Amino acid sequence: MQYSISKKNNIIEGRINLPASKSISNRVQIINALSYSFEPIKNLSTCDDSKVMQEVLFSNTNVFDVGHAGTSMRFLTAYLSKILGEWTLTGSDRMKERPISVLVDALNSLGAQVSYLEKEGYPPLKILGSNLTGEEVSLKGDTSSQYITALLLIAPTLVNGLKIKLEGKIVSRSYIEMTLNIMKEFGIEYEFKGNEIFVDKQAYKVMPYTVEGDWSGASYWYAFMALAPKGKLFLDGLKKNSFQGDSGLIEVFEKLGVKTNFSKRGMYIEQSNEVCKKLIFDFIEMPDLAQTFAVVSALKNIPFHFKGLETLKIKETNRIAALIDELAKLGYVLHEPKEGELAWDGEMKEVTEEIIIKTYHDHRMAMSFAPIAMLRPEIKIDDPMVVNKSYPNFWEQLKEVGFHIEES
Ligand SMILES: O=C(O)C1=C[C@@H](OP(=O)(O)O)[C@@H](O)[C@H](O)C1
Ligand SMILES: C=C(OP(=O)(O)O)C(=O)O
Repeated sequence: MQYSISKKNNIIEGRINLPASKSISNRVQIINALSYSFEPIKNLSTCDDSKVMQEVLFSNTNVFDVGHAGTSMRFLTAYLSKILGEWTLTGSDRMKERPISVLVDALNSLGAQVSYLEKEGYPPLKILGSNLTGEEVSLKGDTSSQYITALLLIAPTLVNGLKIKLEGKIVSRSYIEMTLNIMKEFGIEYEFKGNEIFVDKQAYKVMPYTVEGDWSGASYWYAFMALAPKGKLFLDGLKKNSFQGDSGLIEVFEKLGVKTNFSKRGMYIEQSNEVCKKLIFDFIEMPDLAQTFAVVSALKNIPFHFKGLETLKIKETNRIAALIDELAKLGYVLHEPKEGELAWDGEMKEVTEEIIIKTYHDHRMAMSFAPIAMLRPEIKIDDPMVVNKSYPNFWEQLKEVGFHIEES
């Protein structure tokens, strides 16, 4: 299935209620499971990645398939390794290409029994849940912060607590801070000094929790606004002082002509006249936004040089390759100046064929390319339902603010 998206007057106006953050939803679900809490999680995300977490945690079987959900795979590996039983944890074909050895090695060094069922270093995993007695672990921080979050979440429940030593460069650090902030809300004390995190054995507070709206999902509405001739859009559900590193998009979108306002009636975005000549930015703290900014910058004819993209090749798809290939279909010639970088210097090539954007089972490919409808409504987006991974009602909300979606 493919979607063509268009809007008669191209003016973006209305109110959007952002979905709940899947990152927060999945952390809180693990915390509740670790503390045997049945207190409600209000505004829990209904996306695939959060639903699959819920299914595993409330399942009667011992074989679990988490599909494309990276956080579920990583957080559950740590969780299940301390729950007595024999577990099999698998995922989609792509999940079997996403590395997990840094986490598995760390857990095994603490006394866990996690082994590989197919390729060494990758899911599927066999996990023999046991009592983890180790109290100190060292791991590399340069591949995925999700391994560190997975260890942090179980840390207060281990017999001796846990000291985590991070080696080398730390990627996606904002997500480690999100984890620690949420743990703090649940009453956990910790110390993060230099490259070491100390968590003593403690009990999570049993309490109801409300999940905040998703800043990563908000980025697509900012993108529509950046490409629209005129508009004013209220965004509901987002917190100004959020734990989500992606809330940093406010400053970056200011460089692309979108202003954020916090008023009594809520938060809203609108155009400003200030647009930078070239966007140079390091995405190491906000990896999920690289696609949004690449598409918007290119379509606004703003050359860019992005850094800090080292983790993009092991996400839902190789996002560097996907951006180069799909923006090439629109004529933009992107290049990789170095590993972990992506740039567009303004070079264009001629394009004649009909344009169908491939999404590679990656929700963010579909959502980051959707705003091109403001300028190129003839372009089609393939396999649009991939958005369910994090933002199930994305297309419905587009319709609510006046977009027409044609299916083919
Ligand atoms: O902890 C989290 O919730 C996430 C961490 C990031 O992954 P990496 O740490 O692998 O970069 C991010 O890309 C992902 O969407 C969600
Ligand atoms: C990378 C992502 O998700 P995950 O790693 O949790 O699959 C994402 O949502 O962009």
